Amino acid sequence: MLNIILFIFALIFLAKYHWNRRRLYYHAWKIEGPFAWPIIGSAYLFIRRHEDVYNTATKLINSQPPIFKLWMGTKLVILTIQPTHAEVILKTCFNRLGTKQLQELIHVDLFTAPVDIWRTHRKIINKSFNTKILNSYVDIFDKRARHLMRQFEEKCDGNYIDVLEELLRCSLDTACEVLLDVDPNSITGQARYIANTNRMTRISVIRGSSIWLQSNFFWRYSSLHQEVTNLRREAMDFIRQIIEKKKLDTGLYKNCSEDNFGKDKLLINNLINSMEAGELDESGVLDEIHSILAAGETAAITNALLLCMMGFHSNIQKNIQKKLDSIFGHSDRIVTLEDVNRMYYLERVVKETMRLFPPAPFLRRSVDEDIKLDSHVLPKGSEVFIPLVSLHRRPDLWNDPLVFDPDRFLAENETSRPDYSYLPFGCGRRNCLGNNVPEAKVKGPIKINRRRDRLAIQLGIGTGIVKRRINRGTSVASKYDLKTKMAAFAARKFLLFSKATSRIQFRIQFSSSFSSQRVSRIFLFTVSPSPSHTTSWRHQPGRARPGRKRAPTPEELRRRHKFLSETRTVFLEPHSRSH
Ligand code: HEM
Repeated sequence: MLNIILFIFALIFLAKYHWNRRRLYYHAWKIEGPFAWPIIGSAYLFIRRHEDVYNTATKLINSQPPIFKLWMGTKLVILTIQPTHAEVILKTCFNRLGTKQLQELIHVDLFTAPVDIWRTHRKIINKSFNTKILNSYVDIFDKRARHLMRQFEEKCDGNYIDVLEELLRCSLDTACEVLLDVDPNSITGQARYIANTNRMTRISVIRGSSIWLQSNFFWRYSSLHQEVTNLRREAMDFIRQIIEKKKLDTGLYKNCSEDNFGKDKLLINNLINSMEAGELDESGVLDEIHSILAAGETAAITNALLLCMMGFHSNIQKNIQKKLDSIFGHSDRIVTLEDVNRMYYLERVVKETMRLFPPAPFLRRSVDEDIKLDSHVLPKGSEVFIPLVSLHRRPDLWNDPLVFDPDRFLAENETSRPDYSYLPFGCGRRNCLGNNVPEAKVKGPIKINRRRDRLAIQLGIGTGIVKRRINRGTSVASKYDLKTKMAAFAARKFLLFSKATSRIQFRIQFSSSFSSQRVSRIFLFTVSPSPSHTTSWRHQPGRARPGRKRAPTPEELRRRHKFLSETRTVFLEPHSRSH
């Protein structure tokens, strides 16, 4: 009898649950999408290694109409790559739900906060990101960029170095100096902070792409959760150290002059003032600083991708050199804001890099009220994703989308494209804070980065030789495409390092004449498979490669051959004009 009663209660509960969601089902029913099973929905499509989830998603997006639905368990997710839809969504939705998982990593900050908290925080922080302030940092960018060059110079010396590591460090040091007003040399622990942040990003990707870890129950009991807690504690200690230093520092406000802007606008002062005024609590301040420092990762990755693109496209590299020479001649003077504003070509190259490889793979919003889109309605309670890689490669919006062509961003070409077809920084009131520069849509982070870009480019181009040692059978470009998925994560994993997993490494090599005069500098800017995968080695398996102490073992050979056989699909390269 009890069983029957329980059964009836369960039925009533289920009926009520589904009745309350009837609008959701009704509108979802009108949107196409892959087959969904009861309870798990279409989640079965993603039961695979987390490394493969993004690839699967990309293939799925390409096989579906521009707007389609996915039932992820009981959650309705709608994906759209229609610019008109993006416009409506970004103008009307301000909540990023689903960021609860991120909150585990960074707690409540601008990125993850629900709308009410976000409004207050953004209002406070916006004050520190106006054009006048950002422009006043150009000399600091110049200084940090020169430092970056020296690091490349010292560390390379005829060998390969991991450029992203240096770029990440440069990004963090620059942010410390311009936003927190601390001399990076006076603090310790940057390398550890970067490593921790990278690991946290990676864990968020693992969690996001693992079905089991979506559940808070499984997550809390996973070893990753414990790891994240420890990483976060260490990251916060690093930031606390900076704040303590600031409080003691008699040279407070040293980077801002009264003439340019108010002292209180400097981010750290702005946050400390807001804390004293009771608008933010201490953990809010720590979280905001952490997220803004961590956001520098996207900038570093963009720079690394830019270098990679220059490695692929020597003609573009030469053009950049020419344009920079027309601004600077042979002078090594400090870069001014006027110089930065004249780097039109470089800006187009950066834009094109972010078109093909947007550092943030998708924009995400939760739908708090029904939204009407053409013939569809996005029902309240659903979540909407705008996958940027797919939007930026839509063949009907971008001719030959896989061709790297900076001239797409010439003014005359831009007018023929619909608005909202290029969104590397998002859009609307919840757009990227680094983009908060009124002059032009994408100038914020680019401006922040430009000096570094230029240096990096100088590094790449010099007057030098660009050499591509790409294994003929293995298209780096194809790997690039296949792996250009979890943007930040993938860029790092694929391009540069992570020795355990990376199959192709992106490295820079300087010739020994590096430190001689600028004109005679020869940089070997090498985009190559990691040395263990080069053709010469592959074809002489019995012999050790030059520089290797021993010949590969049969097991190593087997793995490498497997790797090579997996990486044949050519994607980007055959379309590329500049090859
Ligand atoms: C190339 C560099 C960068 C790219 C491509 C990038 C991209 C993005 C994207 C796509 C978003 C989500 C926007 C949306 O949902 O509409 C975002 C948000 C954000 N970005 Fe960036 N970003 C970059 C650099 C930076 C930098 C340097 C900072 C720090 C100053 C920063 C701080 C933020 C913050 C705080 C948010 C959350 C904004 C909010 O929700 O109010 N970003 N970024």
